[in-house]
Amino acid sequence: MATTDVNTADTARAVRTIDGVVDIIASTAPEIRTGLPGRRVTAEDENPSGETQMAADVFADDLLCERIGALDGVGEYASEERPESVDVGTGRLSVAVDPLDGSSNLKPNNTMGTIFAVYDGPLPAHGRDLVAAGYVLYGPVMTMIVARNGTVDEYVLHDDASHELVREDVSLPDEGSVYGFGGRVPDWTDDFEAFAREVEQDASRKLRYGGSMIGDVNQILTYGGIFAYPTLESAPEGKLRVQFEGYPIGYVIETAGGATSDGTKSLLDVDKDGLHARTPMYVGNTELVAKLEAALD
Ligand SMILES: O=P(O)(O)OC[C@H]1O[C@](O)(COP(=O)(O)O)[C@@H](O)[C@@H]1O
Ligand SMILES: [Mg+2]
Ligand SMILES: [Mg+2]
Repeated sequence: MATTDVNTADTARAVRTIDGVVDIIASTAPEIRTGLPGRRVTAEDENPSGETQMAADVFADDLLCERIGALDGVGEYASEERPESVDVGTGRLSVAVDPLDGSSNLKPNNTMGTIFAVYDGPLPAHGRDLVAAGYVLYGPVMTMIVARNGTVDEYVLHDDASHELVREDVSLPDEGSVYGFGGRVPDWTDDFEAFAREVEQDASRKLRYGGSMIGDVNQILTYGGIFAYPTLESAPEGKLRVQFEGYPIGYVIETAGGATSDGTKSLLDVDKDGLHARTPMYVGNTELVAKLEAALD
């Protein structure tokens, strides 16, 4: 279980700020989506991870920085798209955002998301400092998952910027039926490949992989199973980033009763080695993540 929740964030101001962040994410998502059609092109710069930015990444980041930065109670804002965090106020909470997760899916018009993490403390923060986290999924329907106060809720987002609670206390189904593993197969380690082959052999499971972590993780939250973006031979830390992807998804999945790992321990216990540090990610049903850890041991 994630150990920190709003009850330990200790002030009414913090609770209001967390609610404010959730409201901003919900009300900005329709605008981000509306702004996508003209922004399926690359921007001029690379992001701090050395990846080509899409115009949409920059657009979504600017909108979120301006709005979240104006919220009372937020001290720092950071995103995957800017090298340093920005001091935006005097509050003790920090907000870290992956403005568009899976933006390489823009060209083929596949699914994408927006991830947010609210930490009680300065950035880079630790996974155990999280007080809320969640994501928007831009699918056929816009949905938002929010983990706070020890529970996970699902909302449908409407174009008029309102949001509607559609599922309370979301938890991973016991019998996981899907799996999705990222990275090039020849770049997987032998131990991970052996684990993947074992998962594939189970007739009750099928492959679901779209290449956007949020889309792939939301399938795990819906159907149960396991998602991995593993250690690669060419990249021992994998691809995904701790502050913007690993910690918040770890918080959501563990709050929903699942398990997460970097290969040896919970994603929430990974060291916070710099703002843009990466981590291998394995998330899903407890039994499958335990098998994975045993396989990599
Ligand atoms: O196609 P690749 O290079 O394996 O990467 C896929 C992974 O990269 C990501 O797109 C990285 O996130 P960003 O799009 O936010 O950079 C994940 O959503 C996805 O799991
Ligand atoms: Mg991402
Ligand atoms: Mg991104």
